[in-house]
Amino acid sequence: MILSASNIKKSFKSGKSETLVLNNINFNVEEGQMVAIMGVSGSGKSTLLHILGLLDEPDSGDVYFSGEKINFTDKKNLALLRNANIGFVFQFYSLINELSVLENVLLPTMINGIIKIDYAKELLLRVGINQEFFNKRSYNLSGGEKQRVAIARALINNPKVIITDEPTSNIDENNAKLLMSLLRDLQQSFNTTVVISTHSNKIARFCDTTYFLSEGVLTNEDNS
Ligand SMILES: Nc1ncnc2c1ncn2[C@@H]1O[C@H](COP(=O)(O)OP(=O)(O)OP(=O)(O)O)[C@@H](O)[C@H]1O
Repeated sequence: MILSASNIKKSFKSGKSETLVLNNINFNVEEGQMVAIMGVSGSGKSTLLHILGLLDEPDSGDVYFSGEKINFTDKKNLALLRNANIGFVFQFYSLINELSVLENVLLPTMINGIIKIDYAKELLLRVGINQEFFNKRSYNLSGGEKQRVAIARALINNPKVIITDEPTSNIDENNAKLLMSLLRDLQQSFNTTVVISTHSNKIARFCDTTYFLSEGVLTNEDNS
């Protein structure tokens, strides 16, 4: 099992009230699988993805990466673990507008100091971004193109897992399907594990398993 979580609880306090968002969640994904987490707005998908992506600590419960229990208090080690093993693609592209397309893809490599320019170019071509875009500032790109650059950036350190939060919600249906086919294709050729949150059944159908998050409880369904 590449990534698993057991008995995860997470609540948020606002003033005197406290909302329990995740109530004893259990989650498993095997290496090379693509899984969807579905749920209505506010059901806690992003909260769960932040925990699975080792960005946030649960109130209780454990997360395991490659069988190893995560120690959320060791922030330095957590950051290294994330940088080496997890790629992120978020809803609002999260590209840095002032940087070029190529520089955006290279960003995660700046942390470990191994700047892989040729590999970045190869990945950009692989996600369908042509050479003429490489040195353009990323704000010139369309939503779908930005998402493809974000995927190339997520892949640059050869992560074992890609965590993607509603990657298709700001692009039209046709581009959303193209993006999912691309993710599926990349996941199969790199044997990457992909965890994706979505509101859409159509998007979830591209995945091997679909989890449903509702009222803090997670259930799952095999899509084969
Ligand atoms: N940092 C926070 N502080 C307080 N409340 C939060 C915080 N993060 C999330 N919440 C609350 O937790 C609940 C779940 O939010 P979350 O963003 O995880 O849902 P979601 O399913 O991803 O929603 P969407 O589909 O709209 O992105 C919401 O009620 C939200 O307001």
